[in-house]
Amino acid sequence: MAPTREQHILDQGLLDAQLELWHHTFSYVKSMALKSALDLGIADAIHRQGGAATLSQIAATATLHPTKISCLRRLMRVLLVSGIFSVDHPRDDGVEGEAVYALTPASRLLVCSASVNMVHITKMLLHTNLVSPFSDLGTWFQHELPEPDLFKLKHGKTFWELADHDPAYNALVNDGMVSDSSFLMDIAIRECGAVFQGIGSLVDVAGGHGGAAQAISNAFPDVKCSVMDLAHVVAKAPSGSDVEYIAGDMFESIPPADAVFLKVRQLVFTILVLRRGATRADACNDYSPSCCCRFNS
Ligand SMILES: C[S@@+](CC[C@H](N)C(=O)[O-])C[C@H]1O[C@@H](n2cnc3c(N)ncnc32)[C@H](O)[C@@H]1O
Repeated sequence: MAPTREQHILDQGLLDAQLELWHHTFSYVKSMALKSALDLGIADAIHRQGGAATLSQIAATATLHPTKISCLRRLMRVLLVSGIFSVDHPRDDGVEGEAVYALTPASRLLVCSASVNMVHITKMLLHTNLVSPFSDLGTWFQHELPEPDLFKLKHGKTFWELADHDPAYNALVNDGMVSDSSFLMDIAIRECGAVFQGIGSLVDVAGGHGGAAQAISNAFPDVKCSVMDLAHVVAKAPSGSDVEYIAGDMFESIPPADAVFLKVRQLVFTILVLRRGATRADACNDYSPSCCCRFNS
């Protein structure tokens, strides 16, 4: 028996609702497809072919098992929908040719050899250690604030404690932060470099391995730049540059300098340069936020 018009509208609504739910249920597939593109070096493989490559060229360079080529086509389909890669089917004598995949502005940032790239920070953000805590988000809401944070609930340690205990993870985090800071600071200095003029010394608080401080020091050699961070981070900091590294806890004290630099990166990238007043060098309230840059990113 054919459904009534009212029942048909209700059924269509149910199917639309299920589709909506499935979109959200499987949205992690996009992130995981991006992670596997990074793990396999697909952007590098396309780049090595001059910026456009067929599936078999990608498979050969990305050291895929030959039995997985048809699966690679499906992975590429997800990455095309996400805008990570694009595809063309060049015609030969009116016949549609083999698919040729190309880099997009987003995947150009995944090429390891590119001078501007976001390889390390993307690897860090998609690492299991960061992704897996979100499966316990519901449980976390049932705990009283402030402890444990979501990361500690999963791993038994805070983000920074885990980095302190796991050298490989420490390296992943520090390299990731340098990659993010180098990328953003080039833009920040071009767009609002004036905030650094006239400063004699600057301390980047929680500055990691100095991605930002090094960029400021390169652009403004007269500014004496230092980085303050936790001891396990400073222990592995690069040497042989103008940037000085100081181990400490920012909640206890901050080394004196003309300006304190803070980089905050959430939906909006903000750098805050707090200039010191004329009185006590060690007092936080002697610093005022005289300069601040914000970018949508
Ligand atoms: C998200 S990373 C940012 C690193 C750097 N500012 C950047 O943007 O590239 C946060 C940094 O804060 C450091 N950190 C965390 N707690 C700290 C504390 N109590 N005192 C000093 N540094 C701390 C971490 O070790 C890490 O290097």
